[in-house]
Amino acid sequence: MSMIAAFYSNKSVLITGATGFLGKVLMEKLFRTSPHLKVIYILVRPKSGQTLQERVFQILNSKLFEKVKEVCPNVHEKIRPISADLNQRDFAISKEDMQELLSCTNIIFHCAATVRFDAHLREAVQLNVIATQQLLLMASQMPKLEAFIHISTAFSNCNLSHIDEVIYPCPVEPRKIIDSMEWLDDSIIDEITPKLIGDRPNTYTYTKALGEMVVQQESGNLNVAIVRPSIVGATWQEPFPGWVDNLNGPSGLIIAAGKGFLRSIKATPMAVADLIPVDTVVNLTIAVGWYTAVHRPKSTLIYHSTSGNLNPCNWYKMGLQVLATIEKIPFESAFRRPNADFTTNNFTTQYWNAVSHRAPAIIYDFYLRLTGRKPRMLKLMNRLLRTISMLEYFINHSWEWSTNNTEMLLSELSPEDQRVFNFDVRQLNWLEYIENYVLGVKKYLLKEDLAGIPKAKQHLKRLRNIHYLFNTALFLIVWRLLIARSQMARNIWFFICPMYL
Ligand SMILES: CCCCCCCCCCCCCCCC(=O)SCCNC(=O)CCNC(=O)[C@H](O)C(C)(C)COP(=O)(O)OP(=O)(O)OC[C@H]1O[C@@H](n2cnc3c(N)ncnc32)[C@H](O)[C@@H]1OP(=O)(O)O
Ligand SMILES: NC(=O)C1=CN([C@@H]2O[C@H](COP(=O)(O)OP(=O)(O)OC[C@H]3O[C@@H](n4cnc5c(N)ncnc54)[C@H](OP(=O)(O)O)[C@@H]3O)[C@@H](O)[C@H]2O)C=CC1
Repeated sequence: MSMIAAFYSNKSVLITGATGFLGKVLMEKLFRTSPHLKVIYILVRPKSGQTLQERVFQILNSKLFEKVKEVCPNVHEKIRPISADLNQRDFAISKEDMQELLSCTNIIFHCAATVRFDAHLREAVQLNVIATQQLLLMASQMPKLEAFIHISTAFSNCNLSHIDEVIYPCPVEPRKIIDSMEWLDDSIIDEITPKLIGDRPNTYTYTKALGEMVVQQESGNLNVAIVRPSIVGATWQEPFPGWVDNLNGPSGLIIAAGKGFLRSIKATPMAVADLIPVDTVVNLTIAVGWYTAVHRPKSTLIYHSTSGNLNPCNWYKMGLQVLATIEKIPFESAFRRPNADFTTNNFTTQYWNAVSHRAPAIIYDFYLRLTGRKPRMLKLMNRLLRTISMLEYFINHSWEWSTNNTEMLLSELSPEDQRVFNFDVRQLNWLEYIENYVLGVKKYLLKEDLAGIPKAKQHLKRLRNIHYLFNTALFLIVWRLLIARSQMARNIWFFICPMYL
């Protein structure tokens, strides 16, 4: 019997960010391994015209939750959505709900965050720092609370190249930042943002670092731990390989490459691609919850959920495998034949952006105009290039994360727990994982049927023929112009031609 699964039986768990990528997988695994869990409270806001109930219904009826229903048929009764907005004072939770949360919660997993790299500092501080502070305050009023697990990111200290499992202080105290957000207007915040974030690339990593400081400074007597995942990717094994449901991190770029939009990207091919499957992060997080509650470590332990130091893979190998898989299992209706390459300096990047990204988009828009349709490709391409520019920092640097606490925890688990809550990334076969990831992107993100593969291959053949035809026509036109205008070109032509006559 799994000790960890048994620990969660009869517990009341509170999850923030349960509607997000990581939160959903966390909820699924908790229910599947501990079907006798008492309740999971999830703090949810109404969104996109959907009520809380509709949002929960949609999650429970998704493919991700199919297996759970077999082991825990009454799962819908065990999820208790609480209407909450983490941007509001007291999270805008009703008095009755708050009372229930305060008196019943045993474990908190704080996953909610804004993960947007371009979030305004005010917005990022609000969610990644102030909401964390408020949740800690709530937690301090929970008599039954056994553990508070905060999800941060391995990139919160990406300004360093070697990162230990410790909290590194930011020059300005989080309290000062929080205070200043109350009276500074947006234009002044915009001005000071670059100075505050310093050598970090964005407000996301900066505010996640501030969030960690808040956890350290304001957790009082709580039993707290921090999990720091690197780039979270599709599931490795559970509940099935390759599940993914958002465009963050590599997923959006896999689509862009597979559909032939992304032809080149500035990357350091040999830099470590520190991806970590979402189910690995979740297994570690659940184990951390158990360990923190049962062993009550004296200080706040930080756990790196990274792959680089134990089982490294680089961007070159990853890119090749993405392309190899796309060739075997192509995506439907590609814009161009998938053939993404890495560039290593700004000049070649700009060149390929003009030649391989913008020029074909402009030509395609011209064709759309000619056929009476609205041009849209250049706009889409510019958006993609903006996204890539935001991700570039992470594919052009390498970091070394120490994983002593994570390895210590693994050694503390029983063999059964090591199996059920496997977070030993050394067992990951990258080529197999990437193949399943690409397949998962096709099935779960693009919702493409595998029966459409022959048609997709046919489409790629047609694109190849158009490509050859276009290149031949372009060559002939250029050559013809050269012959008309240059004596040297004419001489070369007459020199070559007799050989073939
Ligand atoms: C050969 C292959 C090699 C593979 C090579 C992998 C490289 C792998 C890099 C890893 C990168 C590390 C990541 C750090 C790991 C954390 O710790 S952070 C967690 C991850 N967070 C993120 O990835 C957030 C990144 N995204 C953002 O910040 C924002 O989406 C952006 C990039 C600023 C764009 O903002 P925006 O212009 O307001 O656009 P937004 O409304 O978000 O979306 C606009 C459109 O772009 C699309 N889009 C959004 N994100 C993406 C995306 N990532 N890609 C493509 N399209 C996207 C949306 O679907 C949307 O399309 P429509 O629905 O309009 O058709
Ligand atoms: N994805 C990644 O690559 C990595 C993620 N992380 C960390 O993991 C955690 C989870 O990330 P991930 O699941 O990918 O992110 P998602 O963007 O998928 O999920 C974010 C979650 O936070 C919720 N949320 C955001 N704002 C509010 C609000 N005002 N009130 C209530 N809920 C809110 C979202 O709810 P809603 O559905 O309503 O928007 C959603 O459930 C984060 O802390 C992130 O920093 C760390 C490293 C890498």
